[in-house]
Amino acid sequence: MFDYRSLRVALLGAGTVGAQVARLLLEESDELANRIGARLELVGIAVRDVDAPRDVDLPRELFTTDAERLILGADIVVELMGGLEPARSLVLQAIGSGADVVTANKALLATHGVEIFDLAEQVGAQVAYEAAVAGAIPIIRPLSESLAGDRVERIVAILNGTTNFILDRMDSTGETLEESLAIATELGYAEADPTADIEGYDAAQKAALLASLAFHTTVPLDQVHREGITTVDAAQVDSAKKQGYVVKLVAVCERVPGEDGTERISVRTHPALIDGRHPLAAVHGANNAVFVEAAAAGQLMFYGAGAGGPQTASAVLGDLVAVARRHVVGGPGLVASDHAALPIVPIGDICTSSQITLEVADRAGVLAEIAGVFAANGVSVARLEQSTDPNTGRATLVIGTHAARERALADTVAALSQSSAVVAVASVLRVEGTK
Ligand SMILES: NC(=O)C1=CN([C@@H]2O[C@H](COP(=O)(O)OP(=O)(O)OC[C@H]3O[C@@H](n4cnc5c(N)ncnc54)[C@H](O)[C@@H]3O)[C@@H](O)[C@H]2O)C=CC1
Ligand SMILES: N[C@@H](CC=O)C(=O)O
Ligand code: NA
Repeated sequence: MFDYRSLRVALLGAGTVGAQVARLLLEESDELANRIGARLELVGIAVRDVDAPRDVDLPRELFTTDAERLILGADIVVELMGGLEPARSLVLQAIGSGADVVTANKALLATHGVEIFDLAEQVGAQVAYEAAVAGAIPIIRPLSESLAGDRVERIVAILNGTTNFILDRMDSTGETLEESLAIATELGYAEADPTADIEGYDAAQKAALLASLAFHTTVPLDQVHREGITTVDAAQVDSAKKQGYVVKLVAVCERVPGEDGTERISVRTHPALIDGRHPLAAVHGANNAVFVEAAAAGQLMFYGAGAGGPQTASAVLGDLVAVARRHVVGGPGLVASDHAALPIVPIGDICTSSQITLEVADRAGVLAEIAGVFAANGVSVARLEQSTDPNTGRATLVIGTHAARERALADTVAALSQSSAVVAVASVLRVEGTK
């Protein structure tokens, strides 16, 4: 074996992902050294509890609870603790002391990315985060390097494995959200606080990171419109299926030119109906997919495991090898490209198509009343289907709209819920992926 120089790697966290990264670093040590031209020496692993049970058998002497001390003298710090603090302070400390950083922490980067990337640029350090978006799927590097010469128009993506797993199981097994979330947590897909998954925070953080890269614009997290899946119930999933749709939690990042032609973008995450024939409809379990439309490249789809320990560790190792190679061959790291600084359009101002399901009274004049509400708000109806339950006599109307401004749609739904013709607004879901 060639006598390579060593690069000191400090690992912060040995949970679902960290333990797999440690395992691969130890098991693949020789092969990685050959690929890099330097040996990655795992100098320690910071954890909360040194004696906590772990899925992977790792040498006990590597563990410490003193993360700050572990970082001192490291060439590369791999942050897999999650959360904002102490992750932020430790990452800043690592960069400040001359180390490069690899992280899977989208919450950290979407919240404190500007501070972290600015410091890295000042000191010439690298921050790599392929694992932070869509787990094992290569998407950060494709957007920042492979598509750097193209113009990304739109991204529609499934970015959260846990919610995709849950919606899929609600569809295929009829399980409740709570039942399938418990399984996703057991399998290591969910965040430490799964509210981040089911309320859409995790997908919103990832959408902010993708949109920043795609549109060369810093996207603050508080400007990403976010809705989770807690409002989605089995009836909606079932009814979507009958109409040839699937319900998915999607992230949409798109250019929405202003009326005067100004460049603007929209970044949002919410449940949506996806046409059963769209490639995103076939994304099952904890898989993710990123559907990119670029001016020259056309349509591209990146697909694979969006969560899971070994899968996410693959992306972390890829970053580690890339970062370590620069120690060997030199050269600058990637610099954030945010020169476009495009304005982000508030959700009320964008146009979307929706499907509205209403429980209505089965009497004369109902259709006219409902059509009147749509017309009064300037929302154009594209499709309307009525069915009547012979047992209850209650009629259901499923109304598909043409693209309409979100604000007008919200006013329409509010007026419908006040209308005497409407017994209940059963569901309002945007239709995405069809443009
Ligand atoms: N689990 C997954 O499938 C994926 C996770 N990620 C991200 O990877 C990161 C790690 O996720 P998991 O491995 O699932 O988390 P986890 O909760 O399983 O593991 C966290 C580890 O960090 C340690 N830790 C946490 N806070 C600490 C502190 N204050 N001091 C010392 N040690 C501390 C814990 O002891 C544990 O070893 C997160 O940022 C997560 O969002 C990204 C993609 C997929
Ligand atoms: N909790 C996340 C893990 C990966 O980022 C998910 O479910 O996608
Ligand atoms: Na990725």
